[in-house]
Amino acid sequence: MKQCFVIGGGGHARVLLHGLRGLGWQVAGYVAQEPSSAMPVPWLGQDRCRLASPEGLPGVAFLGVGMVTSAPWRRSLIEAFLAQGFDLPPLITHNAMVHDDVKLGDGSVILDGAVVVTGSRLGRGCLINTRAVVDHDCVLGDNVHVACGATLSGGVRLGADVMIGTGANLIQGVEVCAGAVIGAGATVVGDVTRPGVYLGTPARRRQ
Ligand SMILES: CC(=O)SCCNC(=O)CCNC(=O)[C@H](O)C(C)(C)COP(=O)(O)OP(=O)(O)OC[C@H]1O[C@@H](n2cnc3c(N)ncnc32)[C@H](O)[C@@H]1OP(=O)(O)O
Repeated sequence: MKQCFVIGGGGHARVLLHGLRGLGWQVAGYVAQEPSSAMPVPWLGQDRCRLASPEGLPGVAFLGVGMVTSAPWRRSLIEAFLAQGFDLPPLITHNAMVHDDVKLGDGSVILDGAVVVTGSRLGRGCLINTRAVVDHDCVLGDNVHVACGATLSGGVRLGADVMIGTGANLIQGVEVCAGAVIGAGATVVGDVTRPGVYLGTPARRRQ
């Protein structure tokens, strides 16, 4: 049986456990700052400590750390595990739909009900959450989160560390710069060229 461990011990890590079981992975446990009584698998130690002494960990890890705002630190976490020699394959859960020519970077996760459409390219550590849509020819930098039910129309481009909130919508072809946060329910109808928090319909930068 394929053995792996999960990085992270919060709600997103538990979601990942379901996805991994559905795909036949045996999860040895998780690494996180501290143990969590909600996790049904063993705590294998603190993430940074286990990076320094990785003996006994399976060679394959999945990134189970969520993000609710722009979180560049998450990118360095991925890079640290890769640099230590762990394999962080992308994860597509059983009920997600990803067209076969889509490119996914290490550590990216596509959750149940999400759809990622032909021609799209996602960087490392992207999270396409439950029922989100990334339509054709989108380009996502590293460490982008498209939260539950959000929609990227065709040809959208997102820089690194972008957060797209739950239920937000981006029309075709818009570009969002690195580090921007699009609030839940916002509608983006033009390029976002300055980092910041964007809210409403049409989305405007919060002062
Ligand atoms: C499986 C999962 O759970 S994945 C997680 C998914 N999570 C998300 O999508 C979260 C997205 N985050 C948001 O939308 C957040 O509200 C943010 C980032 C836009 C703003 O967060 P904060 O900076 O903490 O703002 P805060 O909650 O203090 O609100 C400040 C003001 O903005 C308003 N506001 C907050 N979010 C929004 C929004 N999405 N749209 C419109 N107004 C908003 C608040 O009502 C408040 O208004 P007030 O000053 O008139 O009372």
